[in-house]
Amino acid sequence: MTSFSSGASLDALHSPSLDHETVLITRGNRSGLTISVAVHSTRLGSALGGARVWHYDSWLDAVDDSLRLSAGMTLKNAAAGLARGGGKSVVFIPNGTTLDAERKRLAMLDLGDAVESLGGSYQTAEDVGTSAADMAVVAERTAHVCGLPADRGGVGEPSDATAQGVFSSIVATLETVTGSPLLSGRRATISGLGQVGSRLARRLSEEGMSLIVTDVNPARRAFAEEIHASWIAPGDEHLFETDVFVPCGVGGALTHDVIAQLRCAAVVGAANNQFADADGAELLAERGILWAPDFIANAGGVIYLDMASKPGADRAAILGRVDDIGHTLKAVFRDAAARSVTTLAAAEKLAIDRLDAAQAPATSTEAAHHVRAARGVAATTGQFLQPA
Ligand SMILES: NC(=O)c1ccc[n+]([C@@H]2O[C@H](COP(=O)([O-])OP(=O)(O)OC[C@H]3O[C@@H](n4cnc5c(N)ncnc54)[C@H](O)[C@@H]3O)[C@@H](O)[C@H]2O)c1
Repeated sequence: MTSFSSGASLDALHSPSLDHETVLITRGNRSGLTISVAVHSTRLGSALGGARVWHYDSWLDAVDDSLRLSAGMTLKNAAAGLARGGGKSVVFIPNGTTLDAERKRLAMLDLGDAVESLGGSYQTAEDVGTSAADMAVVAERTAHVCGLPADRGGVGEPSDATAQGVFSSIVATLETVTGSPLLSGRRATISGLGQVGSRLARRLSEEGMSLIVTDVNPARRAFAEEIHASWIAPGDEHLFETDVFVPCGVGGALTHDVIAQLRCAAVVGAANNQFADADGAELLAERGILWAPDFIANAGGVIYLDMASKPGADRAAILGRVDDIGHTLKAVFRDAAARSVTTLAAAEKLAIDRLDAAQAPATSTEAAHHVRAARGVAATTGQFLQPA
């Protein structure tokens, strides 16, 4: 087991940042898989962020992903007003390797040990490639996990809340662009029909939007037909004229080429780390396309996990807080316009101001540098969270 703390040289690991508080890289002794648990910041509280099980070319890419994603969680949790720091864990599956159910279970036990070894500075949950059932396995080894199934006394998966927050973001963004919050008759293109994308697609369809959808998994075509959306093969979805482009797959979808070719008024999606390059936000702004910062728009899930895990959680209050994401976004859009900066810069400022307001050794300038440097770039049914 190898542990790196802030100040250790991560350059050798091709890290985008030296500013994480703790990075634990371990090879699980049951699964044999490399696991990276990155705690970017606990300035606002214990770190909260999901566990990703994903394929990469090398374990270094998986570590890089954990570093970027955990820094994004610092921004997300701060901007959402949560007393939570940023962390993330990634289980590396070598490309070409298939993880069967037994090895997945062993990997989750290994993850539980890794999380437990951090002594509560980081709490894990679901992310891409993991489910509430997986979190129940993690819970066999650590108490620092949330999002367990309801029949295990947990609060369940956060995707409903994430979809609800992205929906609220789409309404707020289109209202900013068009002056009207009405979705009926408008068009959306959704890339990625997984946990979040499918819930969102159903809801947008029910609201009368005309949808183009795609997924690298061809089996999702049946779902597209079920909600009367137009299915296209993945790869060219950004070439279609639409009101809002909605990335809901993995990160890095917004490459230079994609941004240059987009034919939409706005981009609002669930995917984390949507830009493939550091200048993505500037390029979108230059094209006059309004971008809803990912870590604001997709915060519904973490808001749900944080609030629902507390004793006496009030579902109506959680729902209200998730819906508030739309108001937060509008404030970000106003600030960006007033200061002639990108929406990314405005959203980062919102988060960094909250980090600065917390007791911390770092100065404002240092905090801004840490978060920006670490953020780097990438890599059911239609009813969402309902009041009881
Ligand atoms: N689940 C949550 O509550 C939550 C919260 C915050 C952020 N997010 C982010 O939202 C995104 C989606 O999360 P999810 O939980 O729905 O994941 P998921 O794994 O359930 O779904 C992702 C879907 O995207 C598809 N996909 C992957 N690459 C694609 C590509 N290049 N083009 C088209 N489709 C592609 C996959 O086949 C899958 O169907 C992820 O980036 C995740 O980090 C999710």
